[in-house]
Amino acid sequence: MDAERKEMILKIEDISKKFGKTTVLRGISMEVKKGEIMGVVGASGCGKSTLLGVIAGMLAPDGGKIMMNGKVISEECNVLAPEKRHMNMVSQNFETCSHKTVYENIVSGLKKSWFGKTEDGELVPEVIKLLHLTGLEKKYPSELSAGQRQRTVLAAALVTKPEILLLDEPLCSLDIGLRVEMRTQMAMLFRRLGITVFYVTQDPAEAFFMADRVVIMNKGRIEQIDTPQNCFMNPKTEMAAALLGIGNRVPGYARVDGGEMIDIGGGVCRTLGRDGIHENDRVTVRFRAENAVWTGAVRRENSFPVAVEGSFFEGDHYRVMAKMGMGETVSFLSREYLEKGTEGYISVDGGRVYVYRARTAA
Ligand SMILES: Nc1ncnc2c1ncn2[C@@H]1O[C@H](COP(=O)(O)OP(=O)(O)OP(=O)(O)O)[C@@H](O)[C@H]1O
Repeated sequence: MDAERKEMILKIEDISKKFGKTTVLRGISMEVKKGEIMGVVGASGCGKSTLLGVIAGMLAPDGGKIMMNGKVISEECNVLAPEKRHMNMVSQNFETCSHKTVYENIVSGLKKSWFGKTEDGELVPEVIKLLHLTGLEKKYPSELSAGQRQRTVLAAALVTKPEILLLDEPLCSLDIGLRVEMRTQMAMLFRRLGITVFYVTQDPAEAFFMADRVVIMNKGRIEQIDTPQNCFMNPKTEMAAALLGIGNRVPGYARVDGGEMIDIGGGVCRTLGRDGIHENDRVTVRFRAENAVWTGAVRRENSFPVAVEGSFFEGDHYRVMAKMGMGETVSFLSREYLEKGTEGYISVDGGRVYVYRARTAA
């Protein structure tokens, strides 16, 4: 999207948050443009929900400042109440009103006025259809599945057309078919309405799909904030790579300055290289299973010997676990089932191998 030309809606400066003695958010800063969809990913407990709570005004930060449309909404004790923020949040512990029907739950937020304005509910029929709630309008929450209740809350948040919508794993209770369909529909709706969205998900693929930019969080900090394409092609830190699911991890030594050639067990691995890596540095290379192919007895470019430990059916292919030269377990995809103990080569796409300086000294 042409976010470059859009105006800024949110500016977050150096936000920190503690619960008791535990620091949960550290130095969080970012600027978000109107209509941007921000995907937030990170391991469980890294502070994603806390960040959303702070943005929504449900939690007061311990330090830092938040500005929305150029006005301070959070600074020290000066925290604007959630209902005055023109935001809506659907948290993981979402709640429906048990004595109201699905329809009544959905329209209940419309009477809330954002800065004196009452929403007219023009989106209600569309959102009911989009979230597959047609036919359930007269039911009460106790008659619904968890996924249907979650969609009711999501619908109630959407119909008010908030300026900023904060969604904490909004599709987690849905089956895979509905999940894929709904994320497509929602991504289109957000863009059509120009709503700015923070979308927390455990699934990097979902963040890539939905978002204009992805915020990769680790232990309360932002590890990387970038477009899905840049996050995918160049995770800036080894932790970002790990959080994006780039699971194969092999230690080695840089052969050259820049790290384009790495000695790993069984051969020399070509990589994308990285600034700041010097010859003989201890490094770690990471690559996706999808970027390594089984070549059997044939040794190709960027090939390494492996011994198969097990093959697991995944539909179109098998995911094979194998040991590399120095005993590291790696995984790759193979069209054929490979017996435990089979020896051969995998060839790794050097344009998809990421190298990082090792975190500790040798
Ligand atoms: N109200 C609270 N009181 C005390 N500690 C809390 C509170 N809320 C969250 N925490 C702690 O803060 C840390 C971050 O929690 P948070 O829910 O923000 O993580 P998360 O990244 O959203 O995790 P998940 O993906 O599992 O939902 C966790 O260690 C959690 O136990």
